[in-house]
Amino acid sequence: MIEMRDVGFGYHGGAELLSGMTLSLQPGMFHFLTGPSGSGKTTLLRLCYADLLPTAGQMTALGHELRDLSRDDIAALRRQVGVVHQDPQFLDHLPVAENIALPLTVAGEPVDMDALRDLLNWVQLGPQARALPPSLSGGERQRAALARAVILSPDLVLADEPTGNLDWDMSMRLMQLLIELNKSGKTVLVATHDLNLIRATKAQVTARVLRISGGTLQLAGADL
Ligand SMILES: Nc1ncnc2c1ncn2[C@@H]1O[C@H](COP(=O)(O)OP(=O)(O)OP(=O)(O)O)[C@@H](O)[C@H]1O
Repeated sequence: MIEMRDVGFGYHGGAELLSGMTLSLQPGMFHFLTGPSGSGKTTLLRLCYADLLPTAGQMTALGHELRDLSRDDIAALRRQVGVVHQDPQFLDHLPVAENIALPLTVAGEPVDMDALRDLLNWVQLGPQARALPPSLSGGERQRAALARAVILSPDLVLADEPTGNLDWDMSMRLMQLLIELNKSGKTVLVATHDLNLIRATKAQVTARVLRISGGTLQLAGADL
């Protein structure tokens, strides 16, 4: 799925922020990525969807060797990876339903209206289908972002601090959706510094916890 061998990365050719990272994301598994603010969680997620390329080591994502990706490879990879950003952006003049369907429309693919309705209901946004994004609450924005991230049926779902701005109830509601996705066979990787969130999720699903510490990646102990 995602394989890293001795991967390093530094911004703008500078000193390595991340180094010597060896990682294998296991298909169908729920993973957390944790570490203090500024440790490189977002950077590592960006490597996973080839938004950044490693400056050292070897890395493959869903069978694509990141070193020699063509434009077509990048497009193919991005289709297989759904990303929920920390602060998701929408086209504010388009209703929520159209925003969620955007990956399909951009790809020139038809929108199955029944499937779109099901997806909206799954993220509990049925009543907000025609609303404009600025009217959504923080939790609703994250759930809309999740729906948009999975509309192309990716194999891997990455979420970057998806609960960072949410209260506990809203956070757990979002985590339930990620757990459901995982139980349906998707590989999930959630970056968070919230250890309570990790513990509450681990009570419901088997999850591996990866921790960035000192610029490299470690598997966290069973206490987490
Ligand atoms: N585009 C960039 N150019 C240069 N430095 C960057 C860039 N993006 C991030 N950094 C730096 O890289 C380091 C890691 O940032 P990153 O956002 O990956 O950390 P993080 O663990 O996700 O942090 P947080 O939990 O606060 O979101 C920080 O020092 C940050 O300032």
